[in-house]
Amino acid sequence: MRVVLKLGTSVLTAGTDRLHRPRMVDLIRTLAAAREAGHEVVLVTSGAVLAGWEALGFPPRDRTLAEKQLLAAVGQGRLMHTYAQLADLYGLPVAQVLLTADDFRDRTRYLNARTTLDTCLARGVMPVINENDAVALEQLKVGDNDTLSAFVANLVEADLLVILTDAPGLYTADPRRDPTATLIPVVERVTPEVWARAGGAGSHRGTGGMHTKIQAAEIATRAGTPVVIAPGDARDVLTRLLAGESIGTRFLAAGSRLEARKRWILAEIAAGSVTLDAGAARAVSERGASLLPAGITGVQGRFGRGHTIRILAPDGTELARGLTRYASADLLKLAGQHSSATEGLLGYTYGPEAVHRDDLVRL
Ligand SMILES: Nc1ncnc2c1ncn2[C@@H]1O[C@H](COP(=O)(O)OP(=O)(O)O)[C@@H](O)[C@H]1O
Ligand SMILES: N[C@@H](CCC(=O)OP(=O)(O)O)C(=O)O
Repeated sequence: MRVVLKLGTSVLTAGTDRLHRPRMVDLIRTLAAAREAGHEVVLVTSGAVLAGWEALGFPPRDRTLAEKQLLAAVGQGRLMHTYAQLADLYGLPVAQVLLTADDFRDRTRYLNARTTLDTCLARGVMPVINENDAVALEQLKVGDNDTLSAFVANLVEADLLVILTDAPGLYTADPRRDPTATLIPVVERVTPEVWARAGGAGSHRGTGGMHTKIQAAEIATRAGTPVVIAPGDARDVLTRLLAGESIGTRFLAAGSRLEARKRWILAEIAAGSVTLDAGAARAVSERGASLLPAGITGVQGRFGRGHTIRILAPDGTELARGLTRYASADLLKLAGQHSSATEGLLGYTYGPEAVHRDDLVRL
């Protein structure tokens, strides 16, 4: 399984004012065990602002933007250093990746970030992601790491998103305020009633409380990734969840990831088109096969890698839509050529397909 794990400030501090090393060791042990069991883990971590506050000797809390950016800039390096040191104990290499909203909006940056994360995972390196708080513009930020973790889950097409926090899961009401509140073990769909369960802003160190966690659950489950909100202090929580144990609150995925992605492809505006020869047109329309450059006879319009394009029969009828793995300028060079020639012609390759079958919707 490919899993995204989000650790809130409340988890990393274990209720104190500092990064809580023993708690972090426990968490990294469960991460290392998950990897040993063959899972791929991407970590989304909060805690930079807190770590900066700790490093500067707990200056009076000042909520101005400049102060938060200062604390994040001081703290991010320390946070990462702590992760690297502790992960070393388990022989687990880590890589820092700082993202912000533009990395998800801009298609080229999106694909680049995805390539980086895929490469890390392929090489057994665990990406440790946070928002780039020190430089990201406040208005253009994702703003909270729950939402960031849902965006990351979509980016890497995770099989599961786990959000660990200081509550045992989603309760019928904020358990801090209502002692009669009870745990909701399964949420089938994020409805207005579910939203109504979320109390206020959460713990004094955390950013969004339950509200942003429900928002994250909605984003990820819509794209086909189930989400679990679970307590960060439960022993071996990740390995137990991955073994199928039910802990905390599970939000079920709305349909499969593939269906969600195909819906999304159809909703995009096509940036251009390619025309196929008769053989490729048959393979695509009858078998839903991947489109190889060899079957392309013409490229219309200008588009980038990852854009939605229309796939046309020799007579111009539209057969399918799909996400292209190559920009139009590249496809002009590759059209009619065998896939083995790609690297020679371009100097790089994103794989043998122009449009992979998973990225293709037949009309
Ligand atoms: N319905 C609810 N169920 C559980 N927790 C809730 C609920 N509504 C509000 N909360 C609060 O949300 C807090 C977790 O959010 P937050 O403090 O932002 O943590 P984190 O740092 O992990 O993101 C809990 O401590 C809890 O008080
Ligand atoms: N990016 C910020 C954390 C933002 C955030 O969402 O915090 P939290 O609610 O503790 O997950 C930081 O590293 O301090």
